Amino acid sequence: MAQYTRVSGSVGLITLQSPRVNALSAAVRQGIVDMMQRALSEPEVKSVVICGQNGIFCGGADIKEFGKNMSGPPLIPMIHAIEAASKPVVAAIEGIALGGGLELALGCHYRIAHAKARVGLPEVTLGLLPAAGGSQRLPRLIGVPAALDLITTGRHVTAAEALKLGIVDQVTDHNTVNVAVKFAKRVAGQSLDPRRISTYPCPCPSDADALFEKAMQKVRRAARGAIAPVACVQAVRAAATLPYNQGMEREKELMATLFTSGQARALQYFFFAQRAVGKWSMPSGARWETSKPRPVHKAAVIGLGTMGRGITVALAQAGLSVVAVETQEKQLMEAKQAISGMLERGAKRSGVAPALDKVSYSHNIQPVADVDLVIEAVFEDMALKKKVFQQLSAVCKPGTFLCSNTSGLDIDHLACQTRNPELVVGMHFFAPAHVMKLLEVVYGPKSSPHAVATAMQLGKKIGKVSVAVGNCRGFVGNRMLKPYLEQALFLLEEGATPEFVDQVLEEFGFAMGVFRVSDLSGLDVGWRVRMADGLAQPDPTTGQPVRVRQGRRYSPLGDLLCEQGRFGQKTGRGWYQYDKPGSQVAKPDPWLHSFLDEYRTRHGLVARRIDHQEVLERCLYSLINEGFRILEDGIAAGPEDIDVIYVFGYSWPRHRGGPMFYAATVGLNKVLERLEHYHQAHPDVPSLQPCRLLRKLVAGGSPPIHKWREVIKKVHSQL
Ligand SMILES: CC(C)(COP(=O)(O)OP(=O)(O)OC[C@H]1O[C@@H](n2cnc3c(N)ncnc32)[C@H](O)[C@@H]1OP(=O)(O)O)[C@@H](O)C(=O)NCCC(=O)NCCSC(=O)/C=C/CCCCCCCCCCCCC(=O)O
Repeated sequence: MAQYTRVSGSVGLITLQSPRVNALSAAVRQGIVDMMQRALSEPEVKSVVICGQNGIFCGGADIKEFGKNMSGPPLIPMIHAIEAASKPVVAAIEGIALGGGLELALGCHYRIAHAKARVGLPEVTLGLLPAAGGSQRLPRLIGVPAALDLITTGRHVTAAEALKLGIVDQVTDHNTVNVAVKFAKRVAGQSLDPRRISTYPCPCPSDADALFEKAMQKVRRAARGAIAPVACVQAVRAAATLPYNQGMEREKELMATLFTSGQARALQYFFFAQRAVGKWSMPSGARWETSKPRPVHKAAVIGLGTMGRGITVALAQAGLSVVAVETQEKQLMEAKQAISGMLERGAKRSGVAPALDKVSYSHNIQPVADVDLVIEAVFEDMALKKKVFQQLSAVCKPGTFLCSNTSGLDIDHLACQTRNPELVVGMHFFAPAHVMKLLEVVYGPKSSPHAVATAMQLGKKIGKVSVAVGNCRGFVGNRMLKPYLEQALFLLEEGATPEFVDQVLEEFGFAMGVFRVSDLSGLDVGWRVRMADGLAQPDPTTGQPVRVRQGRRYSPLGDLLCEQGRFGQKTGRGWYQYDKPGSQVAKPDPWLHSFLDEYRTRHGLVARRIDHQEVLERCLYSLINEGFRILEDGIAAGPEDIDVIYVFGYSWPRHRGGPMFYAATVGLNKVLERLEHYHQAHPDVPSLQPCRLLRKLVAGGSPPIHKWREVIKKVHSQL
């Protein structure tokens, strides 16, 4: 909807009204068309201001309408009509002008923004391009290099930057609508020809070919197979090389391909998935709307290894006071230096003062007595963590939330060490903790909704995408990773090389294949866990073969590498070789190839040719199958939680929507059929056995992903 009022005698004020972000739904577009006609037909009205209700100009096209039959007036002719209007039209931008919202503003003759407003063309993040003229008008207004940057990254810019770039004409600290109305009165009657951006020539640098070639190379490298950034470059190129009308034709053509693409569907699903995870629920019925977070002003971090340092930085940068505790004096001094360095570098990047004074350091636990929340980040050792939780419970003031950064240990065991187990939750950060967006908030059987709400709220405050998950070994992310890693090792045993497996996964869109990631994070990490679990060595008393543990197939390849001191990048050798310890350039290692040959011979394995399809299916479908088990077990509330965890924590390609969305696109019946096929070939690998929920979904006709929660509910009610 759009409301029309006459203000200040001669200004027609059109207010977009569509909660929450005034998206350009059919009703809003109709409203704009009708109200513009009214403003143009009233002789007393000399100029027009367009604004949005509730301090938000416009969040762009209504994403919910995409993929449905679109009704109502189309956006492009509506914007053209505004630009062609005989009376000046001023956009009063408060809050945001994004996507179609900015394109609407670019169709206006003037743009006035509030100092706190942000503008941008984020269509690329939804698998689209700014196809309401944005790809043609923006380069004409601000030049090709700046437009390429904004359109291919989708980044939002502040009002100050928008003014500098020439996107807006004026920035104000005052009431933007009032300022725009005054401005509109002043410019009434002035010639509008110089204000119609579509008539501008596109300022094109002399080396345009080289510029576009470079831009194309850059987006292809970063896109990992995403098609929208490439189309964005092509559209801007059209603006630079074609007359406006032909450029618009090209924009439409490129958009037609993107609009119906699987990638656009995946990215739009992911947009809503990110919002869905904030609306968390627990199996007890506790929910985000009814669980009040408690304020956290002062926090403590216990243990200042890599994770503890990153967490301290993330908290301090968000303005919290932090007590950073490390009992080893030498470690404490090193950590202090490292944390200060990270804070200084971060502050330099964002142009603010470093939050050094927010952090106080201690080598004992006493100063945490008055904090509101503690995050324990000591070594991944249950006995040690239990001791820390006992101490914290004795020292902290009543009501302090006690959180663990464990990546997979039982939260309930820790909660049991404390006087108030309801105040204990997991806060599983991902390395580097001040950079990575994901936070798994893990509730145990005793965690209170307030504790979950507080951890979720704190996650939001420090800029994380927080997902509430249940308590089980590895939680969601690491639990699903286990079968994926396991399949990768089995593929090596059967004849693949690390390079081939990684190549297939990287072509799929992962930033790094499984073996390159293992080398980066350190092979010894998993080795220690397997040793603690008694898996790294076969049990001599059972007489089981070396490649079997607890009755299941097991690959000791990772353990054998660790026994040789090959821990990955840090030792210069792992699944790959590196020029020197710490180097990041992975090279195939002839030693490893011979080692694999000898290993296969020793175990009577005959290497066979493994193709692309088998690598993808075995690695991904086993991971997806575990995802279905997690849903079945109620550890994640819905597929969106898993997808958000995988995109933000494990570099799953966003344009594929996440593993559960990917399964839906491939077709659940196909995933089931291939798992059955592989399980038949490998009956000693339980992770390939299709789980009950997957079978149930397929039996129910493979409902669309937004209907899975209903099926899951039914499965739970039958238990
Ligand atoms: C920054 C935000 C705007 C706000 O953030 P925040 O304050 O944190 O709030 P949120 O929780 O994110 O959002 C609040 C609620 O609002 C919902 N929301 C937000 N934006 C939209 C939107 N654009 N549409 C619908 N709903 C929206 C959100 O889901 C929340 O809902 P709820 O409370 O959870 O229920 C932030 O929200 C944000 O970043 N939003 C997205 C901004 C964006 O990306 N905008 C661009 C949209 S795409 C666009 O504008 C495209 C324009 C060009 C269209 C051209 C049309 C031509 C069609 C031609 C087709 C040719 C095809 C031919 C094919 C064929 O041949 O058939």
